[in-house]
Amino acid sequence: MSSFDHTKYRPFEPVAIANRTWPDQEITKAPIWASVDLRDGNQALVEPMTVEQKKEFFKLLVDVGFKEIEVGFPAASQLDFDFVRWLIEEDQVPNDVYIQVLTQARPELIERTYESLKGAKKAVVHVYNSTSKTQREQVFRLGKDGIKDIAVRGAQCVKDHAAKHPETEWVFQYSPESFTGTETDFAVEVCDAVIDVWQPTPEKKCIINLPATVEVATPNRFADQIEYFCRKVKNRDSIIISLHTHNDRGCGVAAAELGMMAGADRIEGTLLGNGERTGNMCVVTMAMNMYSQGIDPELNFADMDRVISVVQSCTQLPVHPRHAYAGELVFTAFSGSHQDAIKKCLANQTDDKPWDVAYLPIDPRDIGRSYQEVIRVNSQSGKGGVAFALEQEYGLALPRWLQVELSPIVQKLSEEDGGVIEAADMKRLFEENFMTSSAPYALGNYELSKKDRDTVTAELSHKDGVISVHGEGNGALSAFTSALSAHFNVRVDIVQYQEHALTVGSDSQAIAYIQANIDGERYNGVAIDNDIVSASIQAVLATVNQKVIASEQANVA
Ligand SMILES: CC(=O)SCCNC(=O)CCNC(=O)[C@H](O)C(C)(C)COP(=O)(O)OP(=O)(O)OC[C@H]1O[C@@H](n2cnc3c(N)ncnc32)[C@H](O)[C@@H]1OP(=O)(O)O
Ligand SMILES: CC(C)C(=O)C(=O)O
Repeated sequence: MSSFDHTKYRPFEPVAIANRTWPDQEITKAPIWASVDLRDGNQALVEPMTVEQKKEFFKLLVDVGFKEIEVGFPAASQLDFDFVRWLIEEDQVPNDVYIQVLTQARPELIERTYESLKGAKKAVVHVYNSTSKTQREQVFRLGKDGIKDIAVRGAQCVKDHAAKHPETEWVFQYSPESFTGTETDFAVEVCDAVIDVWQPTPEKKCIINLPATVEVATPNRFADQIEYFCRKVKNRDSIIISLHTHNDRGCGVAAAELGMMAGADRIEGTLLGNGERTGNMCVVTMAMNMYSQGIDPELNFADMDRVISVVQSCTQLPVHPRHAYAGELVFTAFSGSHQDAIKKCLANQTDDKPWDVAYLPIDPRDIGRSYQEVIRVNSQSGKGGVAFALEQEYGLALPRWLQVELSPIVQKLSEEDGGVIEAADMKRLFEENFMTSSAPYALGNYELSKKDRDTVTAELSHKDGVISVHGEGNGALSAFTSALSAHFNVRVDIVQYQEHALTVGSDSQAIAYIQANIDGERYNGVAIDNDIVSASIQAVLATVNQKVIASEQANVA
């Protein structure tokens, strides 16, 4: 029995704002970032973090570059209290980092909060109460004045305790919790009242944090609320407007971005988006979005794998393989046309040019990923992907005509196996099909001489013994080709030829790729040798060997 019925819901009532300006704004610099991993992230976990996990997470946040870190709700749990004490007593907080703690606007909780902060060098005391209509009416059962009174008394209490500890550099933060569900004029009224208590100045600002505690509308509506609030709130030059968005509609990052365009200075969020319900907005995504636009995000995600590893081990939550920027598969292309485009663009990309690679919004190497994982080959892949993998892994720069020949062979295997084909398997198929210069005939000693024309005399060993072949031509390859033509009584024409030095493995080796037409059919041969002439003639021999095998099989049939 489903109760699925959209008529029981009401649409969001947007704030009436005239001449909004945020749609024309651009994000041009990083916000003040504040991590709430150790508080909002932590309060949403099945198993909240242990002190040891919080320590490891805190170190990561500092290393990434956060200067404001909400470390817990010390009045709520002994564990959070102890963690704050450890940070202070063990001098774990760098001089330029503010630790932030959250408390309800209740005197006994505020008092306990200050106890936890004794001796801190710098701290943000974050006090909140809900201002939304729903909570006013159903949770607090108070009118607007009663709610404003909780905020004002909380703000006063915060200020009074701070005055007793002038050795700490205090910053006050107030959140009208459930801001998105609050009439914006009322949110302004409550925040103005708090500002009246704190009396911030441009030199000593306070933080007003506007949370989308629950995301209830499209991000443009949130941006309207922020622009409206910024226009109306008093002493705008003395407050830092902070945003704290959640992801209930899947738009936490978008809301924060549009909110910044609408005037916000500071952004709260978590690494990889852990948090209540569908999570807080993901700082990694928002920072990397800036990075991909050429803006310094002032957070460093060069070691993304460490971020993932610490977040996963502390939260016990997996990171989705398609998570923006961080997921295991986000830089991987399986489909043929994407692989082809990526391979071509990467070949053009140099360090002195702006990044311009199809399907890759950022260079995976920037966050510690390699190009190896960019292209993975399965049954959806094409020749570009196979060629890319062989070049990346083994330095084999297959000519296009050979890519065309190898691709269906790999495709067949991936269809049979049903999954990803590793580079080692592609190399095996490549060797089995084209590097066929050792059987049934293998090159032994050979002698080249040049008079009017080039001549070659070569020994070919076979399971039944050694034979000698002799030929002439314009160049060693042509002479060897005519020697084989004469001996095997076939017509051999070289259709394609390419060679290059091998850059992976031994740097003194060369590889030759040959396509030959033998009695009207095309064969592809490849050989590697220290000497390029030797590699070339072995590549021709590889094609003739394939023809010999094909003829023997035809005779048997
Ligand atoms: C959106 C957010 O994420 S806000 C942060 C939420 N995080 C947490 O709550 C995690 C930590 N909290 C806790 O462990 C507990 O809530 C504690 C220990 C802080 C307090 O516990 P309790 O004293 O049992 O109170 P409880 O949290 O149930 O709060 C309910 C009471 O506080 C009042 N209250 C709730 N929030 C606030 C607030 N921000 N300011 C003032 N009063 C508040 C409620 O109206 C209610 O009052 P009532 O008892 O008179 O009906
Ligand atoms: C305390 C506030 C900022 C909060 O966590 C929320 O509203 O989500």
